[in-house]
Amino acid sequence: MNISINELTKTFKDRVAVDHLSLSIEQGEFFALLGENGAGKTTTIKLLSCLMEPTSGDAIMLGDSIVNNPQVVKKKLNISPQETAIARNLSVKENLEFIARIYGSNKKEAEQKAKRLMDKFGLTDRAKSKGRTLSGGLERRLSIAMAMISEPEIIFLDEPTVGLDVRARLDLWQILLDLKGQITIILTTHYLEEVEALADRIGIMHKGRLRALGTLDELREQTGQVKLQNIFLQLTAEVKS
Ligand SMILES: Nc1ncnc2c1ncn2[C@@H]1O[C@H](COP(=O)(O)OP(=O)(O)OP(=O)(O)O)[C@@H](O)[C@H]1O
Repeated sequence: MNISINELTKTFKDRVAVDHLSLSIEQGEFFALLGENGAGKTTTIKLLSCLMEPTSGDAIMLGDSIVNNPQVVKKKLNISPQETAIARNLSVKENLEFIARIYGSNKKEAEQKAKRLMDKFGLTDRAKSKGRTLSGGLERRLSIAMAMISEPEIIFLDEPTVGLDVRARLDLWQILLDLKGQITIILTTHYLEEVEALADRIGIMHKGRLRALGTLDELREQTGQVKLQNIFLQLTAEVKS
């Protein structure tokens, strides 16, 4: 088992952002975490990627605890955050090489890694373009390529296609489909068609808690709904007393 989350909880003062979350994610799985604004998705990603400490509970990531061994866990994963962190005055190639050097590659290795990732992410013909000149779609592709430099076993993608036009979104989906199975991918998104196109399994959060978990077919069966939009609305509806 790849990721085992056990009663993970994060509170900010009296606000519970993640509330006793428990679930497991298998190696190589493409897992989509859904939920309304404020449901706790980004906080969950920050906890699992050791950017934030849980208030209680734990998660075992490839055998190591985020509470006891965060430094070890960090080496196994990477994140492409909502706000991409590309250097605007460096070129595509320089951004990738810079990150590779940070992770300890020598100059030659960094060049090789940058080349390989530019090929994989369709960035080769923009190698010399400065970060600030990239379209939203290319910026996002570069951000994910940068996260792949460290050869993580788990990658977190926090709303990777926000603001992208239809073609840029479809191009990114294709890249993600090509990655599928090679690495564990945890995606948060508000685009349900993205989830239908990409995800093996879906977790739906509501107010910090896990409301539902399963494949699309399992969620269909559970709710009696066909469209993911209707499944989502049903599962995140407030229970009226
Ligand atoms: N640093 C913080 N300090 C205080 N409250 C926070 C902090 N970060 C998140 N929260 C609160 O925790 C809850 C969960 O937020 P989170 O960003 O994890 O939700 P989300 O599901 O990612 O939402 P969105 O879809 O809008 O990105 C929200 O009520 C939010 O206001």
